[in-house]
Amino acid sequence: MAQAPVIQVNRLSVDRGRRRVIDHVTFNVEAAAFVAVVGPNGAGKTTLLHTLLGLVEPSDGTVRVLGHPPGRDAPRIGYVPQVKTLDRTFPAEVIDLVCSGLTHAWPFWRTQSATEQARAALQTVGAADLATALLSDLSGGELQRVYLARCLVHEPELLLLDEPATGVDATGAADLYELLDRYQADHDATIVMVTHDWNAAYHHATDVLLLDGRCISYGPPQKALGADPLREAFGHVGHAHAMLQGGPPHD
Ligand SMILES: Nc1ncnc2c1ncn2[C@@H]1O[C@H](COP(=O)(O)OP(=O)(O)OP(=O)(O)O)[C@@H](O)[C@H]1O
Repeated sequence: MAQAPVIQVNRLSVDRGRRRVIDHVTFNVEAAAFVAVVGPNGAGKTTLLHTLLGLVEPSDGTVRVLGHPPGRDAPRIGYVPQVKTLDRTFPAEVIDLVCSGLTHAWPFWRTQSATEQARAALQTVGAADLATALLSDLSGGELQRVYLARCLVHEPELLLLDEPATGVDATGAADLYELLDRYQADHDATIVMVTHDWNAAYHHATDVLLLDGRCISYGPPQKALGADPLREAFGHVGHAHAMLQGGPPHD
């Protein structure tokens, strides 16, 4: 029997304040897909992730995540928030933040086994040396890695990532996408990643959702990031599109 889609979004609309920021969006994410969500600023990408997490209520339409309404299956889902919006003045160590991915609460004490798992996750993301650093002392890119470790520590089957490479240097970003590819292959995981990096979307995703309030395109990167849909979402795209496709400008 065919496996049910991991995410089912049907005619989803979301209003924020008096604005409709997501407008009748429909798509399914199949098991083991790697979906990149791309679109201009304010396109509703973060709002979409928040809706999948159950943090924002749909105004219309239906959403199912792992077969349930959003917000029911936290232990099976790993989430990396947009770190640029986070307050990191909280006086805590990196290892505590990573352990909170296991307990889904702030760990006032850590078991030996949780500490070992957290150290292993930090090692996986190339941040083993940060275990006892204070969150307030981290750079944006370091904090991003730590949040990825927190997301991976409980080995989720669905990863929801909001711009996970923001602030990470070029080599670090390449490592991060390789790491995601490897995690997905090893765990049969499904990944939904919001990104402004068209090249990462083009080369690592199985499908791209191009969003601008409504769904402009959805499908394999070569199609969803074609010149026409990109122009519709972003306006003039000549040089950027040439860079993406490795060919001459299509304008
Ligand atoms: N809590 C909120 N209350 C009211 N409006 C909001 C709220 N959060 C987001 N919005 C509005 O919803 C729209 C979509 O925002 P969202 O953060 O989802 O876009 P985005 O595509 O992730 O943008 P970016 O690429 O800039 O991160 C924006 O116009 C934003 O101002």
